[in-house]
Amino acid sequence: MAAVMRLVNRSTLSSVMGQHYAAFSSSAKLTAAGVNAGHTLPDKVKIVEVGPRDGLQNEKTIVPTEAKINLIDMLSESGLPVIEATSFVSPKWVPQMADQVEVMKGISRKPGVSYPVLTPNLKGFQAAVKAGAAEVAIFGAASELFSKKNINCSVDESLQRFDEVMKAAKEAGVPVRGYVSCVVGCPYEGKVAPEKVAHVAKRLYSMGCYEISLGDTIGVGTPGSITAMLEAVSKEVPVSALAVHCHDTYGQALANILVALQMGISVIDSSVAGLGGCPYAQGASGNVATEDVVYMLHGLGIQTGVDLSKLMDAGAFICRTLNRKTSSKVAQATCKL
Ligand SMILES: CC(C)(COP(=O)([O-])OP(=O)([O-])OC[C@H]1O[C@@H](n2cnc3c(N)ncnc32)[C@H](O)[C@@H]1OP(=O)([O-])[O-])[C@@H](O)C(=O)NCCC(=O)NCCSC(=O)C[C@@](C)(O)CC(=O)[O-]
Repeated sequence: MAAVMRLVNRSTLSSVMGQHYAAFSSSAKLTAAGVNAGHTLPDKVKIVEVGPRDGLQNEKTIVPTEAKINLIDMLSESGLPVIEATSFVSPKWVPQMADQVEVMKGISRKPGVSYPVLTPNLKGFQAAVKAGAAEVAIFGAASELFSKKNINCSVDESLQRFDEVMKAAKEAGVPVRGYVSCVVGCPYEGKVAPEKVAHVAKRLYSMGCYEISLGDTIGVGTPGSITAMLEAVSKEVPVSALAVHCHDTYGQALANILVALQMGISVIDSSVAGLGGCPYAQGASGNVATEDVVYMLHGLGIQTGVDLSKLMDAGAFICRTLNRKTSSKVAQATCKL
């Protein structure tokens, strides 16, 4: 497996990322239908904070468990309604998440806050429930090669595995969120057709996922390509059950989120301090920073329930721990570093 992962070396990756620039900057123009989709902006948005999981999973140096717990507790205090805490994946694949049980046991769960975890298969689901997870997420992809590199199976095989997880989750009364990765582009296959995304999203929704998070894993989307993708997906899954998960590699994330809001989506994934990246999508930068999303939403008069100052304290804490500058423009501007 390590050999498969090594297939895409650094130089290939940088050339692939270069091609993305050419391929994706010329994507479809924003259509009038997309901008004026007949929706007004939502009054309220649910932010799904993915920093402790998506943000940290790619860190090379193992982050102390105590720091992860402290980060999650600080995020809970900021008023975020959902904090993705960790993942129950193989420690051989993602060593940074190997302390998932300790993290789940160590956090102070705030009433009203949900702490979902990633579960790629039944083994992960069972371990998650044993560790006290009350909500899980399954994660598929719209691209065959990404699926293979990320979870070592084809898209169809992954859906079979997820079916098993869904059955067990239904029996246990555990709600399941579904992710679709590479909704615009794939680091190995290039552009991804909106219809492929719609197909996987529909399958996850039909299985019983209560929400489908659409991941621009390598952050190549623009308002044009995101609109085209959302138009296709929303024919198969109600907009009220959709979320967007935008990485900010090309600096398009906030614009893409705005387009999603205009199309009626009111669930946004983001990562404190803009941490993150997928270990199987190297070269891609972190998620859009939660601080920047909150700032934009509040500026639009949209409620989030998040205290921006407390959120920035959490961002400053994790940046100090990682000895890293924040990627949040808002934190940089307000010197909460
Ligand atoms: C899915 C597997 C496990 C398949 O990995 P595999 O090697 O095909 O699994 P297997 O069933 O053949 O088992 C091999 C070994 O893994 C163990 N194993 C099997 N399952 C588990 C489990 N759940 N937890 C712990 N251990 C597990 C199993 O017990 C066995 O152990 P061994 O006998 O060798 O000691 C592997 O590929 C994996 O862990 N992948 C990690 C994927 C990952 O975490 N990627 C990052 C998250 S996705 C993402 O970031 C994108 C997202 C969601 O943010 C959205 C976006 O931005 O697009």
